[in-house]
Amino acid sequence: MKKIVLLGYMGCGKSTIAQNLSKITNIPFLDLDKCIEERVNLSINEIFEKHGEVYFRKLEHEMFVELLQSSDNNIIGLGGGTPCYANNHELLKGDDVVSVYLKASIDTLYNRLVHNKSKRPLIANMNEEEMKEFIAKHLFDRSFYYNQAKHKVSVDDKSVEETVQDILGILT
Ligand SMILES: Nc1ncnc2c1ncn2[C@@H]1O[C@H](COP(=O)(O)OP(=O)(O)O)[C@@H](O)[C@H]1O
Ligand SMILES: O=C(O)C1=C[C@@H](OP(=O)(O)O)[C@@H](O)[C@H](O)C1
Ligand SMILES: [Mg+2]
Repeated sequence: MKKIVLLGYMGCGKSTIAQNLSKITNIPFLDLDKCIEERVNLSINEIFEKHGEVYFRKLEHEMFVELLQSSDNNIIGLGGGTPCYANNHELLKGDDVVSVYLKASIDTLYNRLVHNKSKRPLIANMNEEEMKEFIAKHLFDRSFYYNQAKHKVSVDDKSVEETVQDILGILT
C-alpha cells in the first residue's frame, strides 16, 4: 500500500497541505505530531517541557515506523524534524513511499512562522531577529535530509490549492 509522505521545514505547510490533499483524493490523512500527542496524551510543547527533545525524537521515530508499517493507504504529514533524526530519512526512500519535500524559502517560512510559533517549542521563545537567523541556519543544516525525498515541490508564492495540484501531478 502506498504512503504519501509530506516533509519540510516547520511552517512549509505539511499539515495544511496534507489535510487538503486528503479532501481531494479521499485518501485518509495522518499528522505525525497529532498521532504522537494522542499516544502520550500530551501536547508537543508538554512533551518537550516534561521529557525533553531526545524523548520526543524517540517517540517520533517509533510512531513514523508504526504508521509506515500499517497496510492502509495514507497521506502522512511529518514534523519538520522527522527526516533529520534516527535515520528516518532512509524511510523516505521505501518502495511504497511517495515522499514529497515541500520546499519553502527562508522568507516564506519566517512570514508564516512569526505569528505561529507558540506551539513550536524550538522557536516559541525567540524574538523576530533570532527567529530569522535560526531558520536560515537550521534550514541549511536540515536540507541534506529534506533532499532525500523522492519528489520536491516549491511552495513559495503558491496557494494551498496550487500546491495540492502540484502534488497531484506527481501522483498521476
Ligand atoms: N499557501 C499556503 N500553503 C500552506 N500553508 C499556508 C499557505 N499560506 C498560508 N499558510 C499558513 O501557513 C501555516 C502552515 O502551517 P502548517 O500547515 O502547520 O505547516 P507545517 O505542518 O509544515 O509546520 C498555516 O498557518 C497555514 O494556514
Ligand atoms: O522542526 C521540528 O523539529 C519540529 C517541528 C514540529 O512540526 P511542524 O513542522 O509541523 O511544525 C514538531 O514536530 C516539533 O515542534 C519539532
Ligand atoms: Mg505540522
